Amino acid sequence: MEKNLTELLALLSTAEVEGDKNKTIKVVAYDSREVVEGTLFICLSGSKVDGHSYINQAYAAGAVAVLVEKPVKAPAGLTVIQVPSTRQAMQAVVPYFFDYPARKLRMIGVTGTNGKTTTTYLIRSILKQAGFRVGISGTIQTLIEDRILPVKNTTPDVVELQTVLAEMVNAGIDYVIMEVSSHALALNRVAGCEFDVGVFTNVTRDHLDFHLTFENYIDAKAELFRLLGRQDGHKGNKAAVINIDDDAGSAMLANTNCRAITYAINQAADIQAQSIDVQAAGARFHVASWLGDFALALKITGIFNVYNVLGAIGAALAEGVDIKLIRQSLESFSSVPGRFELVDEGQDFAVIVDYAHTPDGLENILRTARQFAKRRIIAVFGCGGDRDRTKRPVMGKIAAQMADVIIATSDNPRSEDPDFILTEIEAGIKPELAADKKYEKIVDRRQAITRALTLAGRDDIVIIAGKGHETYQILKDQTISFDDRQIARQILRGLR
Ligand SMILES: CC(=O)N[C@H]1[C@@H](OP(=O)(O)OP(=O)(O)OC[C@H]2O[C@@H](n3ccc(=O)[nH]c3=O)[C@H](O)[C@@H]2O)O[C@H](CO)[C@@H](O)[C@@H]1O[C@H](C)C(=O)N[C@@H](C)C(=O)N[C@H](CCC(=O)O)C(=O)O
Ligand SMILES: Nc1ncnc2c1ncn2[C@@H]1O[C@H](COP(=O)(O)OP(=O)(O)OP(=O)(O)O)[C@@H](O)[C@H]1O
Ligand SMILES: N[C@H](CCC[C@H](N)C(=O)O)C(=O)O
Ligand SMILES: [Mg+2]
Repeated sequence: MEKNLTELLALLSTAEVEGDKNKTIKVVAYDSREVVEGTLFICLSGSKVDGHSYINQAYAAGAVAVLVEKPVKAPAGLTVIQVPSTRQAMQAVVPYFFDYPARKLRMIGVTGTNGKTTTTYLIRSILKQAGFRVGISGTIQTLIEDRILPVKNTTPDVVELQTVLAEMVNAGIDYVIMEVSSHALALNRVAGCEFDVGVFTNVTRDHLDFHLTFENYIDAKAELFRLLGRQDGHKGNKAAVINIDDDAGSAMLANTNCRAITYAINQAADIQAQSIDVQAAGARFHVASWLGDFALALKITGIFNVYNVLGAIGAALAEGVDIKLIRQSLESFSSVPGRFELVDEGQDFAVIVDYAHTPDGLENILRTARQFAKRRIIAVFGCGGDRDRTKRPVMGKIAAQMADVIIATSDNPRSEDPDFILTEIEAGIKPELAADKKYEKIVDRRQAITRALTLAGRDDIVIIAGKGHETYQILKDQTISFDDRQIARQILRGLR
């Protein structure tokens, strides 16, 4: 992929340029560490550091032009392009640089506080069953069919995202199913994505450190539906698939001006689940849709997964997939890594690793476990550092109300003091703790898991929440290898 700088400048009507405009741009990058010969280096005024202070490094590494949003001193020979907002300019330039890959793909975006990853994997399995070549972009990894690429964020920023979409086009992918986080919508990392289908799962408390108010958070999610309704003239047949049981569903509908497909359990909708029976081995229910009714016997469980399945059905029906294929694929779908993942070493109690890291996620997982718990529920969980602090006592309270033994521990403390995070969680636990319940605070996550598995007896359920598929623990000065599933397995073997 190569472009002449003059082509890129034609997209930036307000740019002031100093230096040679006739240059070949081979790469675009906003991180000086990724600059190579022929790069257009984009300076973002970040929340931690200022990209403008890396111009000399970028030049030394081979940058030929630099996009800035304030006056800078640049080495002679470097073309300097000043615009009012580099983030906005990047959103115009980068999709063009990659020849608008999203226009050659069907793009399905899934947004919501919880259920995005699960819903994207469900949709993938249906579209694969229907014979399509499918890519995924999301929290766990990027998938180009079965090829795995690592990811940093749930939704990558414009450069990584357009790079990956261009690769998807090269690989002959038909559908890209993308998790679209609220951060990505607020920062418009999804510029150039030109979604065909948007799915809304739910909104509950999270990320208030970034969005500041719950209203802003909801409005960030609604941006997916505003984007969907924008007539870009490149594609047709757009649809918004919306969970109307969620209070914010109406805000998503109000921002939708393409075809809307609603789904629900508690009320009539275009797709509704009825007669739900939740068992440990899976949920069974009846689906009523405008295209016909059918029964489903899933291998995944919990009411929350019934919602995820309804969202996936909505996206598949919007794309014209046959109901028979939808049924076949959903009934054989067994799991998503780190979501309600069972760790079985032949012990006489259940061990479940789950990615619940929000109050709603934790409540759902504990409620689901309670539906088939024969004895106690032992919950091990924590809250991330450098993330929304307001959820800490709320999650503490939920654990104290819904589990029998609560072990609070670290979950990616990042730059914060892990003990302080636990104190904030504890503030929610203590007032709710009934006399017959046990609570312990163990900073070291391995020790916390060991304690939980040692305490567990026949027919108990141990839930290790918050990290799911993650294979690391982010500490103040280092990131260490850490996989809840592997560690639980090791400890269980040791206990035998
Ligand atoms: C708050 C937030 O979203 N921050 C994102 C933002 O970082 P930032 O603006 O703070 O950037 P910065 O670190 O100050 O750096 C500024 C600029 O200097 C550049 N730089 C920096 C160092 C250097 O040596 N050279 C250099 O050029 C950086 O590349 C950047 O362009 O832009 C970066 C590049 O795109 C992102 O990696 C970063 O995500 C950080 C890592 C993050 O933790 N984000 C989380 C909160 C997030 O986005 N989460 C959502 C939601 C998850 C969910 O679903 O629950 C997600 O989509 O993952
Ligand atoms: N529809 C849902 N409603 C509420 N909770 C859910 C739902 N689906 C899953 N969960 C819970 O939330 C956890 C995370 O699920 P999932 O990874 O699918 O969500 P996500 O939206 O992708 O999360 P993230 O924002 O971290 O990317 C699960 O492990 C489960 O405990
Ligand atoms: N995508 C979410 C994941 C949180 C997972 C939890 N393990 C944590 O690190 O807080 C975030 O970045 O806020
Ligand atoms: Mg996710």
